[in-house]
Amino acid sequence: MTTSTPVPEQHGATVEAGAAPVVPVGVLGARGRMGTEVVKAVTAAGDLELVAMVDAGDWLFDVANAGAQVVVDFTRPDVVMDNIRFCIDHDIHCVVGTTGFDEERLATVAGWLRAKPDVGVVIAPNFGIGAVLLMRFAQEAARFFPSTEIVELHHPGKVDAPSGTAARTARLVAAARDAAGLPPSPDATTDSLPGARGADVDGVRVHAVRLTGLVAHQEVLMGAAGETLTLRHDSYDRASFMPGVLLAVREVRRRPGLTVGVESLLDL
Ligand SMILES: NC(=O)C1=CN([C@@H]2O[C@H](COP(=O)(O)OP(=O)(O)OC[C@H]3O[C@@H](n4cnc5c(N)ncnc54)[C@H](OP(=O)(O)O)[C@@H]3O)[C@@H](O)[C@H]2O)C=CC1
Ligand SMILES: O=C(O)C1=N[C@H](C(=O)O)C[C@H](O)C1
Repeated sequence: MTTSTPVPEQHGATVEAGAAPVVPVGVLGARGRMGTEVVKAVTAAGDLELVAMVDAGDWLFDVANAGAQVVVDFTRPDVVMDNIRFCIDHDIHCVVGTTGFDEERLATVAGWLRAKPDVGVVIAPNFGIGAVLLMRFAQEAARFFPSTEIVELHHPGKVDAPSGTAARTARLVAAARDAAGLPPSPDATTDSLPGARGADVDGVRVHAVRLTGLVAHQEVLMGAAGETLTLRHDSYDRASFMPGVLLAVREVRRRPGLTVGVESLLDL
């Protein structure tokens, strides 16, 4: 039973007696496009407390000194591995939205975690619920269509291409196609300019558009004789990622080891 008597809590916050203690959270990449949004969302959440904001040039030890139990990382593919290593070494759980994770990187993180069996790391290329559902729907549909290609469209400030979401979607679709015994998507191209047919991710073509005015969008195009199926997801605002980020922040301490994607957190 909860009472209305306030009791002192760490980091200056107070909680109602009997209520779960607030979770101290640090944000890496805190001044970036996503970091700014995460700082707002954590600040607004009654069960979380923002204790550290770290950006390029700041001291990473601030998150440990501030007592963060969970760190959220939205930085850059070239620095994220060092950040995760630091957090695991300091027994801090991690929620990672930064892209650039292939199987080799994921295996490296899993290896670090073996030495810290109580620490949890969630790495998700996309925290948007609609984007996660699109990936699942594409996986389900893939076996019915001889052809699949992916188009991802983003704001021009994005440094990586193709997007982490598109790369993961392509890998999932490719695995579903393989499992169904489908041959490669038909393609007679013998003469093309470099890049015209997009990147090849496990045999699935992925095309990247960078356009002022866009935020984050993806289309999965599937074709069979006489019909096509187009699955499309649009993030018009970075607020769309916040329910997934907050869910992962709340869940990560209960999920030791490496969790890839938020599907399992959503019971998908
Ligand atoms: N999983 C998901 O749902 C989503 C993932 N993303 C991914 O998140 C990442 C960040 O995206 P976005 O916010 O748009 O990028 P931004 O460039 O806007 O933000 C990244 C921030 O991290 C800072 N930074 C660089 N190095 C460090 C470091 N060592 N420690 C702490 N901060 C550092 C950058 O500083 P500086 O600019 O000075 O380098 C910048 O302020 C990308 O990989 C993107 O693809 C984006 C949206 C959703
Ligand atoms: O950089 C972005 O903006 C985004 N990055 C992620 C990705 O690369 O998949 C997620 C989303 O597409 C927005």
